Amino acid sequence: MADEWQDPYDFAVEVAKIAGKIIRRAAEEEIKVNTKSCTVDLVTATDVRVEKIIIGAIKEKFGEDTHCFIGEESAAAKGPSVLTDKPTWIIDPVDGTTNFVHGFPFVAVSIAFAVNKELEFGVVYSCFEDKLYKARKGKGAYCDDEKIEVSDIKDIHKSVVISEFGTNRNVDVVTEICATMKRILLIPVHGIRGTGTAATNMCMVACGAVEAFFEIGIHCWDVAAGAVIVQEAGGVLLDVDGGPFDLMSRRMMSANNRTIADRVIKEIKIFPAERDDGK
Ligand SMILES: O=P(O)(O)O[C@H]1[C@H](O)[C@@H](O)[C@H](O)[C@@H](O)[C@@H]1O
Ligand SMILES: [Mg+2]
Repeated sequence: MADEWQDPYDFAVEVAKIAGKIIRRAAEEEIKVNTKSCTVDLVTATDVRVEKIIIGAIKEKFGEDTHCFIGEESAAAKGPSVLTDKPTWIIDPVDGTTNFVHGFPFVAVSIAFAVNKELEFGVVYSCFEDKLYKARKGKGAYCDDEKIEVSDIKDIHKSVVISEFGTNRNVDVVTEICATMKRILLIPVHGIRGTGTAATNMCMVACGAVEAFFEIGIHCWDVAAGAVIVQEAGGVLLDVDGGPFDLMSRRMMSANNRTIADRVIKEIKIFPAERDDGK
């Protein structure tokens, strides 16, 4: 049987690189910043423009009506992001918008593709580093065409863990996040890091630079592409309570193996986050 999704996969790689080039160029010009859910949840004209370009290119290539889209910048206008069985592109045009605004050089284009509610592939282009991460279900994960694998560390004391503070400034939430970070530091782990983009953080797990990355409050477009990349690199993808990963839950734990994941999970205090699909 012909490989039905190879063409969309190749196209996603092509489009992510084009989008990254546009982002790099936009970073040299004046950046127009707006806010979304709160004063620290930033969006720029580039986020909106790049999403339109990506979706426009996919529609032109594959037809207007055959594919569905969940895109960060068009999501609010559409209401809850419901994943159906139809081929669906899940897009974060600029993951790491705060980084982009401040010139902190970790910004990624994240493009994932799901069919029958299952992720088929993910592409993450870290555009200032010029590194392209990609994975197709069952076919391994790659960075710039080189196969990548998670680290084989099982001893938590020899691990590096990534987490992020996110954009929620509710005092109780911030207190819980800080307390969780403190508990993880005191395990002790070698260190806690964060690139400011969930997509890139997941690629750091996938290529063995860190052992785990977890976050509560991320959205499906932040982690959909990274989810395929981590799993295809041999890692595990879970809910922050250790249960099965749910793309719409806004909770995600990715790790090199179950031992590391379970140890980090022990220290996570979970706080509520409204689901992406409104359920
Ligand atoms: O830059 P974004 O596309 O908005 O995604 C960010 C998110 O805003 C921030 O809250 C998270 O901590 C990051 O991990 C996301 O990638
Ligand atoms: Mg994002």
